[in-house]
Amino acid sequence: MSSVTGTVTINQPLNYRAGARVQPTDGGQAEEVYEPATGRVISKLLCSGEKEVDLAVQSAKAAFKIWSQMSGMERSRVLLEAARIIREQREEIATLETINNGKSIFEARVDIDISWQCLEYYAGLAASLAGEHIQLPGGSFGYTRREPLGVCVGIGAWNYPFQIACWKSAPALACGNAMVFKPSPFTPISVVRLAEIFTEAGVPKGLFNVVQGGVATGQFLCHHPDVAKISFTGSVPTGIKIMEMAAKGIKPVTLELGGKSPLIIFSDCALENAVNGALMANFLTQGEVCCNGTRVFVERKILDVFTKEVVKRTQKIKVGDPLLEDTRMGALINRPHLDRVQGFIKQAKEQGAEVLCGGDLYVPDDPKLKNGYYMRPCVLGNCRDDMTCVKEEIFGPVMSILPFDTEEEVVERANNTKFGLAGGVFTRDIQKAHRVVAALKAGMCFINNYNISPVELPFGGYKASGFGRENGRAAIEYYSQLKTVCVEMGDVESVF
Ligand SMILES: NC(=O)c1ccc[n+]([C@@H]2O[C@H](COP(=O)([O-])OP(=O)(O)OC[C@H]3O[C@@H](n4cnc5c(N)ncnc54)[C@H](O)[C@@H]3O)[C@@H](O)[C@H]2O)c1
Ligand SMILES: C[N+](C)(C)CCCC=O
Repeated sequence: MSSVTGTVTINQPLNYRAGARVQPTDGGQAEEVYEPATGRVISKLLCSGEKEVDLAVQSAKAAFKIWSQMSGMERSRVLLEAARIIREQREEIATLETINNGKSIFEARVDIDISWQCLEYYAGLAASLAGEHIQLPGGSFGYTRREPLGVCVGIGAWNYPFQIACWKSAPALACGNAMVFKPSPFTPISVVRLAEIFTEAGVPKGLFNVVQGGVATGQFLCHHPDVAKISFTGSVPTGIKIMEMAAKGIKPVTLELGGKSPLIIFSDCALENAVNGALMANFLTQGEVCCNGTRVFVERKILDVFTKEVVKRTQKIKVGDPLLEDTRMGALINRPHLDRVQGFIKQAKEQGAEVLCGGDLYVPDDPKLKNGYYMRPCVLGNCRDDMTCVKEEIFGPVMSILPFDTEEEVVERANNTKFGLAGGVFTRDIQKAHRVVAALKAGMCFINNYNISPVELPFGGYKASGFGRENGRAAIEYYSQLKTVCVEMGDVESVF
C-alpha cells in the first residue's frame, strides 16, 4: 500500500462480529474519525449500543466453546499464522496506523513489529501452559489445571491502537479465551484489520470481535454479565471507573494507566547514550506515551553539557508529514489534545520554567498539512518539583529537566509522585544502577536505555499507574485461572 497523506478514506464498517465486518445493529451516534496529519475526516464511526455489545459478547461466547477445547499446540499454530500475516501486511497496517494516529511511519513500523512479535511469543507459550501435580499422603494426589476465563474485554487507548490490541489479545487467546475489543473512538481503524487477520489465520468465527464507541459503549461492555475479565489501557480517571464497574460484577481487571516517570542521569553516564535515552524517553509518538520519562533528573555537575546537547538534538527532530520516510515526529492526536499540551507549556512558563526549545505550534510548508495538529518538541529548563508540568502527565512532547546533587535526594524526588509506571537510570556504575532501580517505586525500569519493548518482559505499573501485567510470562496469570482437583486414592474416612 503506497498511500499519500490526505488521500485515504475508509468507508467499510468498523465493527467486527462473528468473523465479518458489520454495521452495528443499534449504531446510534456517528462520530468523525480524523487524520491528525491533515485534520481531515477519514471515516465515520457508529457507536455500538447495548444490543450490538450483547451480540458481540454472544458471538465471543459461542467461539469460546470451540477455542477453549483446542489444545495449546493447535492454538499456537493459529497465532503463529496470524503473526505471519501481520508481518506480510506490515506496511499496509503501519500506513493505516500512521494515517489514523499521526505518528511517523518509521515508528508505526516498529509498533507493528512489536505486535507480531507479541503474537509469536504467546504462540510459543500456548503449548506449554499447564498446571502441576501435587503428591498427597497415601497415594492420593492433587493437580491444578490452568483454565481460560471466558469472554475477556479489551479497552484501548489511542496512542498505540494496533499494538495495544495485540498486547491484550495475544495472551488472552493463547490461554483459550475469546475477546471483545473496543478501541479508542479516535483510532478505530487498524484494530479491525487485526480482527480480519485472526479470522484469516483460522480462529473460530467470533473469537475476536470489535465494537466501536466511547464511554457508553465501554460501560455496556464492563457491565455485561457474560464478560469474565476487563483489560483496560487508558487514563487514571477512567481506570477508576472501570474498576468500580468491574467490582460490581466481581470481574478481575488489568489496569494499564498513565505515568509521570523519572529518568535519572548521573554524571558518570556515557553522555551520548544518556542524551539518546532522554530523547527516546520523551519524544516517541509525539510524546504521547504512557511510560515516558518526562521528569529528567540530571546530576548538577553535567547539567549544562547535558542540557545543551539535548536541546541541540531536540531542535534537529524532523517534524512534519508522518508518511514521509525521514519524518521523526508527526501530528498529535487531535486539536483539543494539542491545545491541552499547549496549555501545560503556558502554565509552565507562568510558574517559572524556561522554554529552552520548541513548544510552539508548527505549520508545515505543505498546504495539505496546514490543518494538522503539529507542535515542535519542547525542552523545559529551570523546573521545580512543585510545578504542574513536573507533576501531571502531559502526554505530549514536553521534557522537564531537573537538577539534583545526591543519589539519596534524587531517589526520594523520583518516587514523590502518585504514579509508578516506569523509571530509568543512566550511569556507568553498575552497582549504583541496580541500587537505584531497586529503590524506584515503578513497575518498568530501564538501565542505560529507555522505552524499548521486548515482548518477553512484563510491562505494567505500581501505585496509580495500575496493576496487572502485559507481556512476558506474567500476563498468563491475568488471562487464566487455576482449578485444583483433589483425588482420593483410598477410602473416605468420615468424621461422622
Ligand atoms: N500503561 C499503559 O500501558 C498505557 C498505554 C497507553 C496509554 N496509557 C494511558 O492512556 C491515557 C491516554 O489514553 P486515552 O486518552 O484514550 O484514555 P481514556 O481513559 O480517555 O480512554 C481510554 C479508553 O477508555 C474508554 N472509556 C472512556 N471512558 C470510559 C468509561 N467510563 N467506561 C469504559 N470505557 C471508557 C475510551 O473510549 C477509550 O477506549 C494516558 O493517561 C496514557 O498514559 C497507558
Ligand atoms: C512501546 N512503548 C514505547 C514501550 C510504549 C508502550 C505503551 C505505552 O503507551
